[in-house]
Order: sequence, then structure tokens, then C-alpha cells
Amino acid sequence: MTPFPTNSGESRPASDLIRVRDLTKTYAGGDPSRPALDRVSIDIPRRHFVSLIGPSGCGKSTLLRVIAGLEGYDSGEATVFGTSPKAMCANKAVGLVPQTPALLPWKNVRRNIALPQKVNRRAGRGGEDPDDLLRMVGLGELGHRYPHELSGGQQQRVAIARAFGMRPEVLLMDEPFSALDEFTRESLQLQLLAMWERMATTVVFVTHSVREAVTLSDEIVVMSARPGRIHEVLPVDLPRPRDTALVNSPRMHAMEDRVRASLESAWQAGAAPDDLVAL
Ligand SMILES: Nc1ncnc2c1ncn2[C@@H]1O[C@H](COP(=O)(O)OP(=O)(O)OP(=O)(O)O)[C@@H](O)[C@H]1O
Repeated sequence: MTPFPTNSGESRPASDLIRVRDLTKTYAGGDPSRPALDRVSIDIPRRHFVSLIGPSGCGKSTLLRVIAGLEGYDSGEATVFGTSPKAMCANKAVGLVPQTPALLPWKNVRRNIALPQKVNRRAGRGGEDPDDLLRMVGLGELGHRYPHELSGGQQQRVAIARAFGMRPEVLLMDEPFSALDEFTRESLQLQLLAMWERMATTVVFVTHSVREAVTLSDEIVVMSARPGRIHEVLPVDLPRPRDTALVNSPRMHAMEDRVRASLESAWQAGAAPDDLVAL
């Protein structure tokens, strides 16, 4: 197990962590000798921004779905701030932002954002004002529009605003920016960081982009495939806010190089003999 570093260096109680211990998951019909997750252990401290990165099929989405309470597992344990993921999910304390924004096409943007808050109120949790949320993601003027009247990037902003509007204790994001152009992606990253800082949420973010992981994260979890394991946890020792000057600095590039080197060794650790012969 790779011990998960905390900013303070102190060990934290389970009530302050997303804690995964020795967790193994094999999908129904899957090869038991190659579980999707194999004895995975990590601690994600409350209010941290943590990215999961690794080769395709290494189990990033599976781990996210286990934390979300949407997938069971064979052995080991997962708790979110001391509670089971399913209980957190039932309490609407965990939000999930998928790769493609799932907005209701027959409701305008403001109603799309307000809808989950009704569910939230039933769960006894407050919500944010939809117009405030829209302003925070730079869409203050577009509350009356319908999803088909927005660009892909604007739709994803609505999805992010909606997720934060539920004031989740944990926000799980599965490659939310992967379909966007680089410029839109970079501007959304900065908006996401501003929302995260303001809402003090814990974010677990899946990405294939090294630059994105370094720009956003406190820690980067590098995973390896066949079977899915934690390869290494890299603390991102860069100050916040991560402004444009920092993102283009030598320190940033040095951190990116560290992550790339770790990914390469993760790939080698998980490569089957056939893959190596093909090289
Ligand atoms: N519903 C499912 N049924 C069976 N096997 C699955 C299912 N979902 C995922 N898997 C398998 O589990 C392993 C991990 O998949 P997962 O989607 O978690 O990987 P990932 O790292 O998120 O991949 P990618 O980067 O390509 O999105 C893969 O071998 C995949 O084929």
C-alpha cells in the first residue's frame, strides 16, 4: 500500500478522509486473476483536490464509482468521512459529474440547476441560488436558454454549477473536460478551482491529461493496469492560486515531468508480456 500523504503530515481520523483499504473488485463475468481493482488502498483528506491518472482500463472510473456508492466490491473497505459510500449517496452528500453533461433538454438552464436542489431539500440539505451559481461559472446571462442553445463547454459549466449547487461534501468528476478544446478546458479548470476553493468540497477528478492533473491537484494518484493498482501518490508541491504565470513556470513543467515518469513506470508495471514484445 502506498501511504497517502496529507498536507499537515499528521494522520487524520477516518471521519476526515475518503478511506479505501485493501479493496478488490472484479466485475461479474470478469477474470478473477485480473480484477478491475486489486488491493487498492488510499486516503483522500477532506477538502483536498485529488486526481486519478493512469492507462486506459486501470480502474479509475471503477474507483470513482465505488466511492460514489454506485458499485459494490469483493473485499476490503471503502468509507467516506467515516460513513459507507451508499449512505453518503442516499444522503445526496456525493455528487458525480460525468464526461458528458446530462442536462434535461426540456428544462432551461436555471431549472436544470434548481431541480436537484429540490431533491436536496427533501434530503434535508440546503442549496445555492441558481443565479449565483451561473454567475460563478460565467453564465449569468444564460439562465433562460435551453441546453441545445449552449456550446459543449457551456453545457459542462452548467453541469458543474449544478453539481456544486447541491453542496456535496464530495464531488467526483470523471474526465469532465475531455471533449473540450484546450482553451475552453483551461478556462474551465480555473473556474473549477475557484468553485472548489469557495465551496470547500473534496474533489476526486479522473483525467488523462498530466497538465490538467498538475494544474488542479493537491495530490495525483498514478494507477497501473492489469490488475488495477495504485502505483504511486505524488504530492503537487505548487502554491495556490494556480494562475497563468505559475502554470507556465519551470516548477510546473518539472512536476509534469515527474508525473510522466511515474506514468511510464506504471505502464511498464502493468504491461503484459505481449505488449512488451509489440514494442
Ligand atoms: N460494467 C463492466 N463490466 C465488466 N467489466 C468492466 C465494466 N466496467 C469496467 N470494466 C472493466 O474494468 C476495468 C477497469 O475499467 P475502468 O472503466 O474503471 O477503467 P478506466 O481506468 O476508467 O479506463 P479509461 O481510462 O479507458 O476510461 C477494465 O478492464 C474494464 O474493461
